[in-house]
Amino acid sequence: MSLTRELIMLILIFAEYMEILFYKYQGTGNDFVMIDNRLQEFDKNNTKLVAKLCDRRFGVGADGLILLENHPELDFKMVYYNADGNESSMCGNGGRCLVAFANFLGIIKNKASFEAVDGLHHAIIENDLVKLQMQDVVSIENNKDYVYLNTGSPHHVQMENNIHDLAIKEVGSKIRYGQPYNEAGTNVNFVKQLSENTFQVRTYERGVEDETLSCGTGVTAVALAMFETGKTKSNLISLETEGGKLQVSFDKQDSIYKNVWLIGPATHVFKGTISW
Ligand SMILES: N[C@@H](CCC[C@H](N)C(=O)O)C(=O)O
Repeated sequence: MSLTRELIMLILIFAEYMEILFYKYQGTGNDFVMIDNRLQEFDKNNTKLVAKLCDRRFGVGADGLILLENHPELDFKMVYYNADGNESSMCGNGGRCLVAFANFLGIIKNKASFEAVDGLHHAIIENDLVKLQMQDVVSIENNKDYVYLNTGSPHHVQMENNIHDLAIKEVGSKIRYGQPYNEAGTNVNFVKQLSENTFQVRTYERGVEDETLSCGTGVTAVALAMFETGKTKSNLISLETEGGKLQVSFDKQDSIYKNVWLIGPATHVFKGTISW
């Protein structure tokens, strides 16, 4: 066997056993595959690989996949993919889980500053909760039957008294693909008011194309929408999702929502390796 053929054989054998070390995290049931990509080893344009890792039967199973990468000035960078394998807009629960992951890796202690697709974020870990500062929200579209706003990701918010029995996947997908959102789509949140400052939320997520147990940018959108439409006077809102409880606090100054914080638990579930 020539040296070149031996080398090719070795590469093929090695390729058979390429392994990815991953960690699984969840924040109120919104679950993520986390990969430490500080050495830039992950194949970032491999949509099929990301989708397979997120597949609940053929892979690890998750609502999304997140890469933790180096940043020249900040603690780290967040790269977020939806379960369909495509890179997407901001993920609030994912951001909170990534802060917990960075703490586990020893990159940060109880404070973090990082870059995500929608810009700079600050975060604090306090009493087992991860508090993530979200972007200011300047524009809220208050329509007759729904509110539309972008909290890092686009969100349609509508009240629904029959929230328990609602077929979220069916009704949500019609709104997500319908007018005025079309192919680019939106996430869809159904909301029921439980008290002055407590709301139940169920979310259909774009890119998962199904209901998820919780959505961080979604509950943030709900909190701001409920204040904007006068359903609450409180600037500290409790959100009850299918996967647990979150809180959102904010200040409204001159019609701009500032100092917006998403607060909740973020938990390490397990770690493992995948061969491909
Ligand atoms: N689960 C997320 C939202 C993730 C992005 C969303 N699926 C989209 O594509 O807009 C969250 O916690 O915010």
